Parts: sequence; C-alpha cells; structure tokens
Amino acid sequence: MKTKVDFLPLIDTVVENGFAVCDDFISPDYLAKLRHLIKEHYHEGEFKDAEIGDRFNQTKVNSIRKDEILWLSRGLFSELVNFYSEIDRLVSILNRYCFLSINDCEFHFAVYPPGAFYKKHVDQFKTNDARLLTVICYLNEFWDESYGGELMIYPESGPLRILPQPGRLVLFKSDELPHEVLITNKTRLSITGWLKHKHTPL
Ligand SMILES: O=C(O)CCC(=O)C(=O)O
Ligand SMILES: [Fe+2]
Repeated sequence: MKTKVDFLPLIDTVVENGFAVCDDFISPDYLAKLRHLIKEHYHEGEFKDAEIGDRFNQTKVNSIRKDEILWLSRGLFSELVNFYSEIDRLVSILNRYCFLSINDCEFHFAVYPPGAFYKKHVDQFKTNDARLLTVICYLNEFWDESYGGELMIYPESGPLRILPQPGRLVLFKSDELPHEVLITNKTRLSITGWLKHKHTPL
C-alpha cells in the first residue's frame, strides 16, 4: 500500500451517489501478500460457511449466500497492519468531513468458491443500525468478465456491474444500497467489512 489513495473525492462520491469504486487501493506487492494470507488460512480449513442475520440470530441459508468467511480482528495477522491503518485513515476523514461518529469496524475474509453467490440484500440489519458503510476490497490476482462473480449494485440511477478486479475498493452506504454477488465460475477472494457506530452508554 505504497501510494496512498486520496479519500476525499471518494467520500464525495459516496455522499452524492451512495457508492464509490476506487482502483489500486492496494499495491500489487501488498495484494500478493494478502492473497497468500487468505489462501493459506482457507486451505488450512479455518473458514466457515457464511450465515445471514446479526450476531445473535445467525442462520445458514445456502440458497441466499454460499461464500465462506473468516472473521478478522486487529491483532490476528501482522500482515493486516497496513490495511487497518488505511481503514483508520479513512475513518478519521469520514468522521471529520461528514460529521459521522464511526467508532468501530468489523472485517472478514471471504472466499466464493466456483458456483458461489450472494443474493440481493442490504447490509444493515433490521435489528441493529450500527453498520454505516460497507468496505469491500478484492484480493484476486486477475479477473476476466467470463469468470462471472460480479458485484451488482442497484442505486436509484440504475443497476451497475462491478468486476472484482485486483486491489479494487468499493464503498457504499450499508443501509441504503441493495446489492448481490452473481454466481462466480472461479474462486473469488475479498476482504469485506463494515464501519460502524457503536452506541456507548454515557
Ligand atoms: O463481495 C462482494 O462483492 C459483496 C459481498 C457482500 O455483499 C457482503 O458480504 O455483504
Ligand atoms: Fe453485502
């Protein structure tokens, strides 16, 4: 992650359109490191079938999503230090310029094996409005249109198809933007997370 992304224009785009796409968020070298990390832990069998619902009400519904995930935490892998420091930089700019009060985040690695998908949904739970912004970063080495696995987003201006290109970052408002992952023909790798507002008692 050598060249730092200018987050301000991206944030402006999210404010205006509800979503933004940024290429080259992650440099090729760092991307290779993260890809190695996700593959290593996937092959060691540490990933679980993803579920739907919030933490207190999880159900496995593989007609809705078929990805496999590994929840991350800050201290878990030293390779993620640079990633988290860029997320912290994004959060401090968001809080300063958009008067948000993001004070928490959660991320997971996601692997979509061939045949996997995630049906159309919105990321914010009915029972919990903590998730403010969704952040997705694709860790694939290469992606061709013929592989499928596109992220389809459904803003008011009309549907858009986003390919999971290496190092690409997608940001959107978690409570507003319906989206889905179309069936992939190749293994599809990503790190996905949510910037959250955790209510703290006074
Ligand atoms: O990987 C993607 O492109 C989207 C994943 C997603 O929608 C989710 O995990 O909630
Ligand atoms: Fe989602």
